[in-house]
Amino acid sequence: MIRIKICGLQDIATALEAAEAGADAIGMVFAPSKRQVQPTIAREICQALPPFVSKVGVFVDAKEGLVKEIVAMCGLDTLQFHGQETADYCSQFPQTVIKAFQMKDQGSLAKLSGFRNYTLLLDSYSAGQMGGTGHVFPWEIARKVSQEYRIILAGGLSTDNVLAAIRAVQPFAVDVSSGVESNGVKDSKKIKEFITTIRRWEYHGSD
Ligand SMILES: O=C(O)c1ccccc1NCC(=O)[C@H](O)[C@H](O)COP(=O)(O)O
Repeated sequence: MIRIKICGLQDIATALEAAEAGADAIGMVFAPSKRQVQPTIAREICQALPPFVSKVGVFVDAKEGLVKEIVAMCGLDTLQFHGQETADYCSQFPQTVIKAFQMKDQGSLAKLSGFRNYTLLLDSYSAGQMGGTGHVFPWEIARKVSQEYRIILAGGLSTDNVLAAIRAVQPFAVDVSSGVESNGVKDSKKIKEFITTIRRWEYHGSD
């Protein structure tokens, strides 16, 4: 079963709707972004979520003390690092770690080898943007490594292309942000459609 992460949640109601629709993980962005959430709000989201839904904090080159403070405050169980964080940096946290990499071309794969023990999120490269770009990258790059690493496929996914992406890459999980938004705001209907499309295909084998 493909795990599904919905990223960039900023309010309790939409996070609960995503969980109710069957999301396995909810991402909250603590880095500078139009989706950045204040830790006080993230804490309320985490407290409201039902059990067995992962609470993922997204960071970009944050000071370790700040990450630990936010983890303690919100009760995050998973950390997603989107910057130049090293394997040593990642290994100091007892939480589950996802290391994100931006895929520009085949050369981007060279950076992965130091992170064999981690789940890797493969995202699109876009100059000056660390995530949430809404752009797709060439999936054949991800396919090359999805047998060797536990891969979360991200970057420009939506209801329209997610099944093709899953067939092409065979990832452990998929991650979506822009593709379930309307006018830059998370859209519960789109979130539900995204999740239902994947589950229907898994259970009935139809698009
Ligand atoms: O979403 C952001 O604004 C963001 C900003 C800085 C670092 C990471 C960010 N998002 C991380 C995610 O996991 C996104 O879901 C992922 O990049 C895919 O986004 P999209 O292409 O919009 O589906």
